[in-house]
Amino acid sequence: MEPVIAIGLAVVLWLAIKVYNSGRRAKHLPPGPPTIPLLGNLHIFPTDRPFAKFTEWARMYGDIYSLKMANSTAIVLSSMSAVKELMDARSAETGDRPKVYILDYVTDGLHVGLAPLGSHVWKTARKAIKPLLAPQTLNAYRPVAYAESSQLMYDMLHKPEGFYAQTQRVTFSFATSIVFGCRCPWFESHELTHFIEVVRLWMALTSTKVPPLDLLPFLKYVPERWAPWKKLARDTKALQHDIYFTMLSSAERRLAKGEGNGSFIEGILQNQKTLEMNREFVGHLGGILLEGGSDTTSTFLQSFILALIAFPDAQRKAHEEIDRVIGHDRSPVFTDLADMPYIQAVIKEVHRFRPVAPLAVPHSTTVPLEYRGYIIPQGTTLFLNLWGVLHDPEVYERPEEFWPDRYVMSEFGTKAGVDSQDFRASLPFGSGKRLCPGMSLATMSLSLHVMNILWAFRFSPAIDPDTGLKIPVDLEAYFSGLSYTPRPFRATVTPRHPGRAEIIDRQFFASTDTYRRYEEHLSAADRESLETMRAAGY
Ligand code: HEM
Repeated sequence: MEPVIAIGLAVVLWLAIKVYNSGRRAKHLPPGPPTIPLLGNLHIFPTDRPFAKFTEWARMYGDIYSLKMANSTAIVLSSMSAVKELMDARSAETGDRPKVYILDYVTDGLHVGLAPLGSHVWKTARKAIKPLLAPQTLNAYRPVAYAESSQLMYDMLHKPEGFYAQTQRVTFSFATSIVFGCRCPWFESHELTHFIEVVRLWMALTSTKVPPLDLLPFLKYVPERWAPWKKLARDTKALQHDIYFTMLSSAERRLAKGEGNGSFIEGILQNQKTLEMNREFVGHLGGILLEGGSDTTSTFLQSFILALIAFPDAQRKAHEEIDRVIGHDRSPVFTDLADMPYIQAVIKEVHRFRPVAPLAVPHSTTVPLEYRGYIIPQGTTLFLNLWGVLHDPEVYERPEEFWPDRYVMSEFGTKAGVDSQDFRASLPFGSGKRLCPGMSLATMSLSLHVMNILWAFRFSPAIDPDTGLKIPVDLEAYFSGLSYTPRPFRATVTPRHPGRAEIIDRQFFASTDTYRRYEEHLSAADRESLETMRAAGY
């Protein structure tokens, strides 16, 4: 036989085997939903609230099951023992990320959260972020959290109808202050409105608006007129660049003038050579910390308020505790949390009831793995089904109910008789080497906001102006992407005590010096109007 024909036949045979195997679940994989040729389970892969379907499948196929996505494989883990054994203990083998071409394009491959485990980008960024976790750094950021939380209470007191946007402002402003040294006094500021647009665009980029480029790479070469996602990606990149690099320039300007305000990025700029980071990398790192730190924490606060409205008994108990420990004469401070077990339980219960990232962020395997007799191939996507773990009726009493008492009765909120030795409080922040580096920072600022909000306000359903009837909140009205965020909702926000309102006003004005420290980047006109507003109150 001619060599050319032999090679041709071999190629055809190879292709035939590949097509035949595509979508088939190999024998050594964990079980899972029935597959169809070529696609495997791709046709039934849930795009809306995927965690709900993943949890339903976990009840059918067990705490470890597999999904076939054409040629590739995904594994879903839905128990603490599987998470501990595979994702925590064997993190060097399970801590990689699946490649997402479109997101790498948008971030120029400089995103620590997407970078391969052990890569230069990942190692350098994690090393640079490390000081953000140190207790002394957290202490240095406490005055900023205190001042921003004071504005949150002030805004809610004077414009209660804007509470949803105020949670976005406070978390964004805290993040921009400590990361770039630039705060955001208004929701309407172009930085915040652009950032909200970036979050929306990111959701679109990870939705079905973008074809599966990683499964079908030839689609990357489709001309732009037939591929609107290319413009979407370019717009996202430009908008992100505009926000992050404008703030970076202002940090550089402050440093050059010798007027640094102690922001995280200033520290990086001063150590840029040692850290081997170019300007592009520094700007992206700052941006990633805003992305990781602000939408997640505002999502948490919105779910918290939603739960208070839907479960008034929990709100009443939290109010009772805060009144007993704090009273009318002062607002809460960071150290008060240690004396309030019920409020601590409320925080844990929000993380359980509505985890910010119900599937965490997908991992992938660096090598083939053997686990419980299965063989998991290299490059398999691993989903940590947080929702499934935290809503398991075998583990939690009435898991669909917001019931903080469960965490007062047992450390991990589990039912009597459940062996909780594999549980850990950090679960909502992911696992292993990829565990969220912002966990302590987020916990610090969120605890203060939660205490302040409970101390100052009561939340109840909004009243329909036409009928005078209460509008019940919808606990399922969420945006579903990587994070699970309540859609804007209405509520009645009532100050709890006139004396507390006075303290809120005083505390807001007393924080003016802290605010000014982070307002250098504002235009002279903006600074002037802020001063006028502060003088008059707003
Ligand atoms: C309620 C607040 C937060 C929650 C629930 C949360 C949750 C998570 C989760 C689930 C992951 C993925 C972990 C994994 O892959 O196993 C993650 C990663 C990450 N988070 Fe957070 N996060 C929060 C706040 C923050 C804050 C405040 C920052 C920074 C200021 C931050 C920065 C990051 C970064 C950079 C990563 C990527 C880490 C890596 O891939 O190595 N997060 N977070």
